[in-house]
Amino acid sequence: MPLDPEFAAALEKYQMEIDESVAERLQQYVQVMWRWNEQLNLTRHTTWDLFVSRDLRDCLQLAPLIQAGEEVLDLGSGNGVPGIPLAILRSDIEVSLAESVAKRAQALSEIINEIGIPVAVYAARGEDILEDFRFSSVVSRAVGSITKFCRWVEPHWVNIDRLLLIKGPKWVDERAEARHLGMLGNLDLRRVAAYPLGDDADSEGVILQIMTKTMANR
Ligand SMILES: C[S@@+](CC[C@H](N)C(=O)[O-])C[C@H]1O[C@@H](n2cnc3c(N)ncnc32)[C@H](O)[C@@H]1O
Repeated sequence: MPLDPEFAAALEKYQMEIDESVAERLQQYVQVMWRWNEQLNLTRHTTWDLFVSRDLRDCLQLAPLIQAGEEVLDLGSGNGVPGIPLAILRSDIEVSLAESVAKRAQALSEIINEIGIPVAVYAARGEDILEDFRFSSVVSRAVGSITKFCRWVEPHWVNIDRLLLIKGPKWVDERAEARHLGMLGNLDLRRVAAYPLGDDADSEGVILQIMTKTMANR
């Protein structure tokens, strides 16, 4: 399927070079997801410009941080970001999605079936899944504060190597709150990516890596 000219123009505008076959798969995901968005509230990013400058940009920053063979859980997947684009960009990793709202989880399963990628969907709260399954990386965007994630994950560090959280500029306040509440005492938090968001040169996106100090010192 040829690329929608608006998608191609947005990729060029934001200087993202992506293999044609990967771009076609991404386009298919977005088109199917936008169709579901008419019934369910999945995303407000309903133009190619917004998809590329916000969603795809985050996923392209996240993708190189994952190592080949990793088992990754996208916690609070909603519309599928970052999990689905990540699975499309990186066929050498295993991606699962956790979504607690049943209708959204069902839509995610249908989207995945339609585009034909091997991604598992759990219609459940991510922190509950971590009781029974192991993932090397838990990735997430726009689901909860650093404090919330630390609380969710605290009983399950044995089942996760690290969290990779995609955050906007408020991450500094969130880190201060988590520190104030003593949530980061045994944890190592690092900013592993920083990049401009959208057209606004002053607005920065970041990816935070959080792991236990024991794991960080290995
Ligand atoms: C604001 S949306 C973000 C969706 C997507 N990650 C993004 O960045 O566009 C948050 C989603 O996380 C889901 N959610 C919230 N807490 C969750 C949890 N503990 N486990 C699984 N899903 C959760 C919500 O139902 C919602 O669909």
